[in-house]
Amino acid sequence: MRISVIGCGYLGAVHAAGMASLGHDVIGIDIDARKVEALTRGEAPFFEPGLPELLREQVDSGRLRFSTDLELARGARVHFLGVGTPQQRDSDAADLTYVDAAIAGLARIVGPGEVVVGKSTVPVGTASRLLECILDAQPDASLAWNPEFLREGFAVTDTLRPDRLVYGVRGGDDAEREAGERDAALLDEVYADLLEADTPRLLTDLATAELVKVSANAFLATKISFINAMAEICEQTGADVTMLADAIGLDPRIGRRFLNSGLGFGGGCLPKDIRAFQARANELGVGESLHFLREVDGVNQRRRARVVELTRELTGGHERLDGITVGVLGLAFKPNSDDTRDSPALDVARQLLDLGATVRGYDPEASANAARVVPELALTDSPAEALRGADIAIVATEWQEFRDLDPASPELRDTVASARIIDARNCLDATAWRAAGWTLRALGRGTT
Ligand SMILES: NC(=O)C1=CN([C@@H]2O[C@H](COP(=O)(O)OP(=O)(O)OC[C@H]3O[C@@H](n4cnc5c(N)ncnc54)[C@H](O)[C@@H]3O)[C@@H](O)[C@H]2O)C=CC1
Ligand SMILES: O=C(O)[C@H]1O[C@H](OP(=O)(O)OP(=O)(O)OC[C@H]2O[C@@H](n3ccc(=O)[nH]c3=O)[C@H](O)[C@@H]2O)[C@H](O)[C@@H](O)[C@@H]1O
Repeated sequence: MRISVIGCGYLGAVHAAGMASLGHDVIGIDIDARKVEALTRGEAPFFEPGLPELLREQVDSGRLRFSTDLELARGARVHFLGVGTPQQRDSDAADLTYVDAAIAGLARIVGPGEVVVGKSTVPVGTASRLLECILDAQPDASLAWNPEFLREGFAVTDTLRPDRLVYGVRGGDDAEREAGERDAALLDEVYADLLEADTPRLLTDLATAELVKVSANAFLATKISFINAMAEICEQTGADVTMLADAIGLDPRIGRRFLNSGLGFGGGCLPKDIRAFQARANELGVGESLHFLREVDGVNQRRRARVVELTRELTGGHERLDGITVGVLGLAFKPNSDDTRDSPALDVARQLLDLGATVRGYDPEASANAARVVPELALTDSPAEALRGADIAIVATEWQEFRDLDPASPELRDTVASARIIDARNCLDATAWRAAGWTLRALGRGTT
């Protein structure tokens, strides 16, 4: 089937390559010429395990092309929409400028029988508004919402082996229901291989599909902030939040996944999605239902502040950090990604710089993005270099490379000014580090 994917960022580029690997003839459209050039060469414009191989294979097969020219999407039976929906600059609400511009473009080219399928994360009610725009331009076209649940770092697997497929389709009177059924049947053709592999498929109305996405992210964010709130209590009582998570996680109703306490959540999705969800609930007059998400956000922000406070505490307890050198290990918002959007690690680095510290950072993949966001950061090429002369080290993103560090190696132990480390992701073997002579503090694990 001919498919277009509008917006080829973290979501769209992987989706386009994934759809080509299912045998479809795919054109990916993006307004960013540099991204399109890289993708056309079969190169991933960002770090995502498995994507370069998939892209090259699919571009070479001739089934996958990229362009900045939306005209090339003309005639595709399905137009996936994957443009960004960032937080607005001056409010918590989602910025729908890119979505609206993409829909205006699609309205010009969409033909009869073609379906626009939204994948971007949008406030509930957006899809039905966009459906009107498409129908005004082409009454025989349609629109469905098929939210995306992929995780960065696992995006290829999540695209080709998703937990579930959710189709939000038109409903209401008979004609609308028939249109919705036709759209669902078309999506079944797109995803035939995944359905054959028994991927659960849920058919909903448009609003429910939009809400499934934002409520899933709100739940995940809440789970993380719950365990981080427990970490705050553990810090005051000498209890150990990791053991606590292991113990409560064995209850299958709770589950251990997403109970890793530490520096909290960041990235291009969870933080902005919970804020946009609250903003939308306020608009709908049901703001109180989501007031708890303010607390979820608050706990999350406090974890970052706590790491800054601990840094001050361990380096002499002064208000400012002038003359102090901090080595920050990890700058991406999570491991296996180069994404620094709302990265807790970078936020901590920025706060330390604001207090006068010299900050030396290292990340296996995110240095280029980090340099764009926080140019004052001194970037290094290895953990040992980041720690050279440091008064304190902070593990801010739990890359495997940091878990594997040998705390006794002279390269680390003998080049720091002071052997102090904050494990802000609870990922190090505290016993081994302490045995090697380090003062180690881990978030939520008492003060030992
Ligand atoms: N990154 C992720 O893991 C996931 C993201 N999402 C959602 O997917 C959407 C996209 O997110 P990302 O891919 O992370 O954002 P991104 O910023 O990486 O990619 C968006 C892309 O859209 C392009 N674009 C903007 N306007 C355009 C237009 N009119 N025509 C063509 N291209 C245009 C931009 O140049 C950019 O390359 C957001 O709504 C996000 O919440 C959903 C699930 C997972
Ligand atoms: O809507 C989206 O874009 C995506 O957002 C998240 O995916 P992602 O942002 O890629 O990363 P996660 O693995 O969810 O991690 C998010 C943040 O939470 C933090 N986290 C995660 C898990 C945990 O136990 N503790 C914790 O602090 C991570 O370090 C990271 O900063 C969701 O997991 C995806 O299902 C969703 O599709």
